[in-house]
Amino acid sequence: MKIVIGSDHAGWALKGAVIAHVKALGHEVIDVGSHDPKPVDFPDIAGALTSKVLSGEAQRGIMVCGTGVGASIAANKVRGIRAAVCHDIHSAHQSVEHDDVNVMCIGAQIVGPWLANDLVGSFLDAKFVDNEDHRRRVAKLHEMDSAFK
Ligand SMILES: O=C(CO)[C@H](O)[C@H](O)[C@H](O)COP(=O)(O)O
Repeated sequence: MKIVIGSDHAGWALKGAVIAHVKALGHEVIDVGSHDPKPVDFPDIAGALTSKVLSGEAQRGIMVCGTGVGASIAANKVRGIRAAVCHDIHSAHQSVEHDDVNVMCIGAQIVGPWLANDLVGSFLDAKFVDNEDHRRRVAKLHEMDSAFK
């Protein structure tokens, strides 16, 4: 897959490790920055990252900020994006299998590079389980995108 990866300054160092791991897993990477540790606002990076997912240029996104929280709030403002903070392995794959999550957010102040890489591996290995319940719930998320935005 092609994976778009971004971070703010708080996630910049961990982003480097995540990019190396994603490439080692055989995926292509689009790096939307930040490209240095200078302060940058996470909504700006989330905007660049989610546009690559929505355009189809990337199949999934991974964003790293301090906690993962700001990144997920910002990404979820974008219609068509289903973002989740995942700091445990079960959420990292179940969020894709059940909720068709297309952007995973990680907090560099919460997890270290080893756990981050395991989370990323679980997220990228996971596939949406296309059954009636999951389809109906994801369809309702799409309806909420239109109803509330
Ligand atoms: O964690 C974050 C948002 O949930 C972001 O990384 C913030 O920018 C984080 O709070 C960093 O804060 P800073 O004081 O600007 O470094």
